[in-house]
Amino acid sequence: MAAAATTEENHVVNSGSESTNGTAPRKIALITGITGQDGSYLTEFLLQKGYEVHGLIRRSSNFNTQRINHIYIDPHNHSKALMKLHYADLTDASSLRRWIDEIHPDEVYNLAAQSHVAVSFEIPDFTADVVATGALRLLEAVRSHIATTGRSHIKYYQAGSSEMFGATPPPQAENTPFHPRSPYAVSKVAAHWYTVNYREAYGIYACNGILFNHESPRRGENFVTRKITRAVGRIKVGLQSKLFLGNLQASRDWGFAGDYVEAMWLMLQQEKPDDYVVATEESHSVEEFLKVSFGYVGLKWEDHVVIDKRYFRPAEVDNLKGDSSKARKVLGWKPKVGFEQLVKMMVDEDVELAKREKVLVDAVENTSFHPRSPYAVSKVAAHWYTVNYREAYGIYACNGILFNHESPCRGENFVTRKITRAVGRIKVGLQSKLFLGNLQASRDWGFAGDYVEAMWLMLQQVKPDDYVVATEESHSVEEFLKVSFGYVGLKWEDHVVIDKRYFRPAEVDNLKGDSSKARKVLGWKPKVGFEQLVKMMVDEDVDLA
Ligand SMILES: Nc1nc2c(ncn2[C@@H]2O[C@H](COP(=O)(O)OP(=O)(O)O[C@H]3O[C@H](CO)[C@@H](O)[C@H](O)[C@@H]3O)[C@@H](O)[C@H]2O)c(=O)[nH]1
Repeated sequence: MAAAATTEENHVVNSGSESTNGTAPRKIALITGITGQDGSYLTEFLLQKGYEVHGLIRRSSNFNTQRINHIYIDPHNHSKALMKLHYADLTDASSLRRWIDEIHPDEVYNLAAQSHVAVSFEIPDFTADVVATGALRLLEAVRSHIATTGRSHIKYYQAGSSEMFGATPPPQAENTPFHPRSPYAVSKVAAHWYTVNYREAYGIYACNGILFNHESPRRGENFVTRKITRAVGRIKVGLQSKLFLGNLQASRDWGFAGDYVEAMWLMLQQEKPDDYVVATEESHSVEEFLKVSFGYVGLKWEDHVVIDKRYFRPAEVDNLKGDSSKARKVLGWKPKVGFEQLVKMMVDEDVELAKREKVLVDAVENTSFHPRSPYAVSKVAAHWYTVNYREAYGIYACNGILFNHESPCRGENFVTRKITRAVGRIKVGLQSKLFLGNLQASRDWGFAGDYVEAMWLMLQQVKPDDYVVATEESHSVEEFLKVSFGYVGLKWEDHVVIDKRYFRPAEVDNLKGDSSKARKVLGWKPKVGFEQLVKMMVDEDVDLA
């Protein structure tokens, strides 16, 4: 697997334009939104053209560099690492100015956005701050950089959107009036005019690319095309049966994102800055997309699609179809991938992805049982009764295969609580010895409070199923002793006495769950880690003691 792209210790080399062959200096591009679909294709495109590419990325608690991990090379490898990442944010003007001053880009591509139209109705202020004011902040950073350095050759690309045309009927060209229909689209109109204004007011080389919808296998999964092709793949391999969608009559001019990034670059290679519509000039409804994608793998979309009002928008854009004759004429650009080819490319990738998911799910489900106590044998029986009633009577019945889950409410004769109760009592002088059995047994210990959420989630799914719930970490009883005694400044070896009575006739040596199915399907994950759990229990038991 590719190493996760990171900006740690990623110091920018500002001499920048070192040439490859000692002749032309390397051009430097700066991209906001580099981790998105367009950012990843544009980076590949520019690297191929010999650019050094700098990307601004947002700090996020989740990894957000999946689309560019395959291009990432450790910055310590100076000659090969031509893509560099830096933390910044369109809502933080100082970070934008700082990186422009440090990187000295020749071209700046503003692709970052809160780009989901429906979501913009739910977070309108944030959308305006990032999409509209964010573009203004970046333009202002470019303007003041030029004013202080005199680097007036710097070029700026603004990612505009066909959503700006909104309610205006097709075909839509550069001179078609805007009638935006969402906070997202209104913000894009503002960004468009800021760009024109900075071009006219300060003579900055600034272009608006008015791109119609552009899709790919890298499209986010909550945009309608990818939502559909992901579902087609999962339905095909039996991982899903229903797909919930909103308005199927909306029509869009859908092209391939890989084609569209070339148009962005071409705009910045012209003599004069200008604005361009980029589109395939064909429009298809969501229903047509469904027909082609389901039909391609031999399925009927009508058997799977359920209309859900939640996905309808407060104000819809009914029909978008671009007139890109100016881009075709002036830039010499045209799309290479047609509608059917695009749909098939996305379905092919998503069927493969679903097959890989299936292997994972099967591996988890197929771990065979080998119970080692009457209790465990009885649990196996209960498991199969549940499966049997589900299969025989169609009852919505689920098995939660929960790994050990502990808390301050745990019974005092389970090993974790037995230990933390003893730690508390030893600490305050009420006890001196703790008698235990096998210290080498390892368990996957989570927090019970987290696990009950998984139980509930299982019953909220479309179909009943069985799920492993686990932290995916295993620790021995001895490790539990170390952490719990150590936490209050005690040495466990001074207190623990091994007592043969606590050994079991047949031991389960090691349990460590693979809960990837629950994480993927239920969206569940544990919140409390091992050390945090131990400390929580010890804290309570010291107080109790
Ligand atoms: N997302 C989504 N859309 C649905 C669904 N069901 C129907 N649709 C309809 O499918 C159409 C396309 O929706 P999206 O794929 O979310 O894209 P978009 O709203 O057209 O916006 C995209 O294209 C713009 C360019 O015109 C971009 O500017 C924007 O950022 C985004 O990429 C809309 O009319 C929407 O109502 C659904 O379940 N989810």
